[in-house]
Amino acid sequence: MLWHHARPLGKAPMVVRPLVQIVCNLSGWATVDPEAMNSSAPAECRNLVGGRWLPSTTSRQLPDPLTGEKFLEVPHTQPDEIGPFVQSLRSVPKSGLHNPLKEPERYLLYGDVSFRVAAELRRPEVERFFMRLIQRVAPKSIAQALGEVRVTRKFFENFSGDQVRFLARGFTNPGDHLGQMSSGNRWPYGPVALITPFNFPLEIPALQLMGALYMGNKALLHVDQRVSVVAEQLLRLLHHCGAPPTDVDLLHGPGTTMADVIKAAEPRSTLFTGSQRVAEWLAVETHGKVFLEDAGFDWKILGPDVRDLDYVAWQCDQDAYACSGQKCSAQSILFAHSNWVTAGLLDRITDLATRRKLANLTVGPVLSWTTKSILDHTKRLLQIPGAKLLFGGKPLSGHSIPEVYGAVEPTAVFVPLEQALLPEHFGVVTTEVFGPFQVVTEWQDSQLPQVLDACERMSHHLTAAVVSNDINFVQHVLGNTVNGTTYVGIRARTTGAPQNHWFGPAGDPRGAGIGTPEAIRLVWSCHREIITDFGPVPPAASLVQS
Ligand SMILES: NC(=O)c1ccc[n+]([C@@H]2O[C@H](COP(=O)([O-])OP(=O)(O)OC[C@H]3O[C@@H](n4cnc5c(N)ncnc54)[C@H](O)[C@@H]3O)[C@@H](O)[C@H]2O)c1
Repeated sequence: MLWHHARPLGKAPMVVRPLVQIVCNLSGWATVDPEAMNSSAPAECRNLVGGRWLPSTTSRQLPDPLTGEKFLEVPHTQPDEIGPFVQSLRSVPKSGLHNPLKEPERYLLYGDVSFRVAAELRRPEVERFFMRLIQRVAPKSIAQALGEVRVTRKFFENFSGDQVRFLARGFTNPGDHLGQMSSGNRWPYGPVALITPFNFPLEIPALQLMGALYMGNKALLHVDQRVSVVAEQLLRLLHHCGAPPTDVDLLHGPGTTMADVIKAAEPRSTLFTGSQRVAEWLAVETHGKVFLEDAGFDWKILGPDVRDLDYVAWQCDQDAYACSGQKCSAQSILFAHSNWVTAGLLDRITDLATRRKLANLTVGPVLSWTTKSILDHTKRLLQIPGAKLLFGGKPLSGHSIPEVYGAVEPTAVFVPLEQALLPEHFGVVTTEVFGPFQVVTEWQDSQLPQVLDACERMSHHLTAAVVSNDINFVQHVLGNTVNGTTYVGIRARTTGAPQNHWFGPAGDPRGAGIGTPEAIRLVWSCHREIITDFGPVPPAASLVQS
């Protein structure tokens, strides 16, 4: 049993119930059982602040996205409880917890912690624990949930040993005279905030949080409360593997409470992953001290050279509908050259998409759009002249997904290119639907400028795919577009945010990245130039006043 004696500062004493640790095969760090969370034994969460796990005065019971049964009890932290979180962030100096000239041993510590976490995540029971926990709160197929755990594990493997210290690698330049030398250093921001959405409850918090810690920051983490139980279990695993408990605070609860902490604590930098609406609000509120990974309206262009039809159709289906389309990298619009349409690509995609089933979670609940809002959007698109429903457009049947969530069949609406480009339609055609939904259009050779015009006019530039092995075509499209993560070649996809390449938007100076050493250095550290000038000094007679 793990007992929580502490209570929030300045609050009346409260009865703190014990959390039962799941000791079985998880070395005693886990406090929830993904298989047993239900209305009679809901999983319970705790905030973490100043190294202590604490409840809040009120909590919220959240429904199982598949059954509607209350299965999770999460602190519903209120604005009058933020004091300890604000104090905790404010106590961190701008020079961070470590930097190249302060406690460099901590780079090594985090290399070691990463090694241990990776080793734990390699154990089948730990891998399954996180896979099932992800599935319970953000239902996705076994392959997708397992993929998330494995990407996370490989990320920890990548930053084991000396790799954390290498992240803080600098450079030197010879100076103008003896004793002078300039050096570029990666410096932390000190107190930072990290806000992540529901769709990748383990991978996004883990990869961004570790980047923050590696570079010497102290982070306040907030994850969408519907899935934040996963991040809490990750933190418990981190502590088990040697991470100092005071390096990260965790705030469960409404996003608005996190907003209050940010206003009061003024973190030196905030990384936000989520909707465009909140991203823009944070940018103003923090006076621009943000890195953003927000909306993804992601395009795929199929070039004129048709080949490997089955593979390309399979990848289109995966990109649009895996994880029920709830990846920021999901294929939002498909520009298919007419050669592909003639070859039967759309029929093959239809065949694949209609095979998706709730039973194996190849399609499932949509957490940020309701059924009605997706079907209304579909209807709105179908009013465009020449538009037609390719497949879907119906609610899922025979399920118990609660009404607060969406449940629709994988859906595709065809919109003629010339209509999509009209100003009165362009906005609705390029609205990101965070669910199993895509727009499909067709283009002829002479219409490539219009396809590129559409890409130019989109507001966000996250992922893109140019499906072609025609190097001249590929170069032309690449040379005239900007998306931050762009896949090219006959195997090009829009989804896939692994640990082995940069993932993030381009074309926006606030754009963040995730996963690689470059992403970590960009988001979680700033440049500090140190010019050493130790002498010897020149003779006094040679000094000229200017
Ligand atoms: N670009 C990327 O890498 C990426 C990755 C995943 C998701 N997304 C985007 O996320 C969106 C889906 O998520 P959503 O709609 O649930 O996002 P959301 O913006 O509603 O929520 C994201 C997070 O912000 C918090 N939040 C809400 N209001 C806040 C406020 N006022 N201040 C501070 N935090 C606040 C939420 O609690 C949650 O943790 C999609 O647009 C998707 O494209 C982007």
